[in-house]
Amino acid sequence: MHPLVEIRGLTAAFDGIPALRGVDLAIGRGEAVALVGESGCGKSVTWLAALGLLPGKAKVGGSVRLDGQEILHAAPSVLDEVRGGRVAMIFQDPASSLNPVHRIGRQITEALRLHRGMAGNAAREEARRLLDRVGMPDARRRLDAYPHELSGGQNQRVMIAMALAGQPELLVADEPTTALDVTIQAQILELLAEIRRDTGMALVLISHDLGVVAETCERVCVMYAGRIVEETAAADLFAAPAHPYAAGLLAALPPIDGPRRPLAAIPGGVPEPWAMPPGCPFAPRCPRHVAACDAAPPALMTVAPGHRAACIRPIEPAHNPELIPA
Ligand SMILES: Nc1ncnc2c1ncn2[C@@H]1O[C@H](COP(=O)(O)OP(=O)(O)OP(=O)(O)O)[C@@H](O)[C@H]1O
Repeated sequence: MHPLVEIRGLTAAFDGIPALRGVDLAIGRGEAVALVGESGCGKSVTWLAALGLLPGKAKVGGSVRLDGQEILHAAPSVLDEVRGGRVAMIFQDPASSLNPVHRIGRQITEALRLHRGMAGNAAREEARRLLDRVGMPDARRRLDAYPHELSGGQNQRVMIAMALAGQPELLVADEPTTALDVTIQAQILELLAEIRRDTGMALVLISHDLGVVAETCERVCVMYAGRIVEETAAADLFAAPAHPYAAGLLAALPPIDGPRRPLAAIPGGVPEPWAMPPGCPFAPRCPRHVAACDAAPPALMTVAPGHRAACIRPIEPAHNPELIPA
């Protein structure tokens, strides 16, 4: 059986400068997968490219299959059915995705008309049900509110309700909680997890924050400089990261309990897309760097069952202090 979404060799370039350099990623039905990495590594562009949402100047290549059907560069009629329908996307700043001059109810009923052919009272009743579903207090009255009359967290709930209007098989949530304060963040993540359990939809959570990911996702894909560099079960990544970049991201997390210690940061920054080193793009920052790392960019290789890393010197579990028995 096909995975729900299968992305292969996805590339994207802006004015000849590559932003994605061959992304391979598969999402199973009902699966929750996190896409993590520092700012600018290509997390958002991966999904914008996959769904044909990049501006015309972007040059996109590779393959994106939805349930076995190629959708990259598909006809507009096919993409219209996919976007907001089978695959929905929500973004960091709901205020910029909602139309400020239309009432919330109208925006949700419009999504219902487009994707489910609903109209009139049936659409309005379904919009109310969806607002209820996303935990909007006093949903019926809120149908008549404008986005500026709601809080950031409430607007994000509206965005989720609009995404659910198309009964998506996959929801891509791009930093959905970054603009929200911590308690609201936790509520929105719990809501996404709950909806996923109820509907069986798959979830891709794009985040630069590994802490956010741990609770919500089963599998994690770590991106660096336009490629996936590590892919494994979330629990495995936290217990035994194989790629030195993933290990660095984890070391930069503040401890959950115990005394605060200075954050271990990864020295340097992501290489500029026009100045990529010839070998591994992480080599200039890598504590495990050897001369062979500069030869060619490493491919994703299996380091343990279900665990892949693009590194010629992956960290072995035995070298991971967390796994050494006391
Ligand atoms: N419309 C665009 N025109 C030119 N370059 C772009 C455009 N959109 C994205 N890029 C470039 O593509 C690269 C990847 O950007 P992307 O937004 O996917 O990063 P990200 O990992 O999602 O980071 P962030 O967390 O900051 O959103 C960056 O170098 C960015 O500058």
